Amino acid sequence: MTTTTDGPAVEVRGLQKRYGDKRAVDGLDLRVEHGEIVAVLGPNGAGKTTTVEILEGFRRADAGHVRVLGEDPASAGRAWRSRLGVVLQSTDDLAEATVRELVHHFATFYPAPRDPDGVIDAVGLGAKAGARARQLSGGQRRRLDVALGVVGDPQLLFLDEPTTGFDPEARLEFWGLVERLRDEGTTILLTTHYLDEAERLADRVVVVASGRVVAEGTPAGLGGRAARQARVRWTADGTVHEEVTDAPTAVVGRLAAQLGEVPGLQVLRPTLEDVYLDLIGGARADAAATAPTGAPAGVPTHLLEVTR
Ligand SMILES: Nc1ncnc2c1ncn2[C@@H]1O[C@H](COP(=O)(O)OP(=O)(O)OP(=O)(O)O)[C@@H](O)[C@H]1O
Repeated sequence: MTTTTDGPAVEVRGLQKRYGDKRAVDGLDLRVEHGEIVAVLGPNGAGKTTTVEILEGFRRADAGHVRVLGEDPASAGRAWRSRLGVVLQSTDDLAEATVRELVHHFATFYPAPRDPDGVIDAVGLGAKAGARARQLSGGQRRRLDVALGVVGDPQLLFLDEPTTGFDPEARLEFWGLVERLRDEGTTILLTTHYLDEAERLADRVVVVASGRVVAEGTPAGLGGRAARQARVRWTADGTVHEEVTDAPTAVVGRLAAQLGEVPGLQVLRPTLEDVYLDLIGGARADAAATAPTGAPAGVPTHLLEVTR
């Protein structure tokens, strides 16, 4: 069995995929190091699923260099596949089987699986182990999908919008599970529309629009987020005041010296969502070759509108 760990877990350069006239993926570059969690963000139709399906070996690229765990997914064999975990939403055919039966059955496909009962507990389905798949709620069903994706103890796990349909408590539990997998050395490529999920889990986020990467970085540093100006807001004489500043601590210190306890004090920094929407808006504007918005550099336009 090939167990190449030299080089990155995922290496993609110049990936292209068309559907008829539609360029779904248009020169995409991506690199995921071993042990990282990378979140791929992007609007509907950006090309995320197409890219992930090529990496999983389910779709053929038209052009570009693709290596996943050291091999080309288009020609890699069963040994390679057994090192991947793919969370599919395809247990419909198996709806009559119980959770326990399914997870134990999937474990037999892999050379060195995790303990199936331990996996069932880890995804929070211990109390439902005897239930049939068709009897599970949407969120419980998704946990079962995740259990089936991780029972093979994969080196690289693909999670495509894993917490869609989860209630808030289930999401928190699931995030804990993903963090434990990372701590155990699993490399994870995650696609999500939840920016709080990316912020909590990802070492790096990659923003895709119109089939190519428009930005990447740590959640804290994406799009120059860490360096963007803060807004200090407070209330005085019944009016909300606001100051945009590079040095919010100094502003707060000045206000405290003037006012003592500062009424309604808030220090607002751009959220990951602010930066993301800004990047996506920028990418759309570039694509449409429209005029710039006229916003000051580094300040998301919708934030200006809200706080004006
Ligand atoms: N099998 C297909 N045949 C034709 N066009 C397709 C096919 N699959 C995807 N597309 C098109 O390719 C583009 C990229 O789709 P893709 O599913 O990769 O995007 P996505 O980023 O995963 O979107 P979402 O966030 O909605 O899941 C879209 O315009 C989509 O309509």
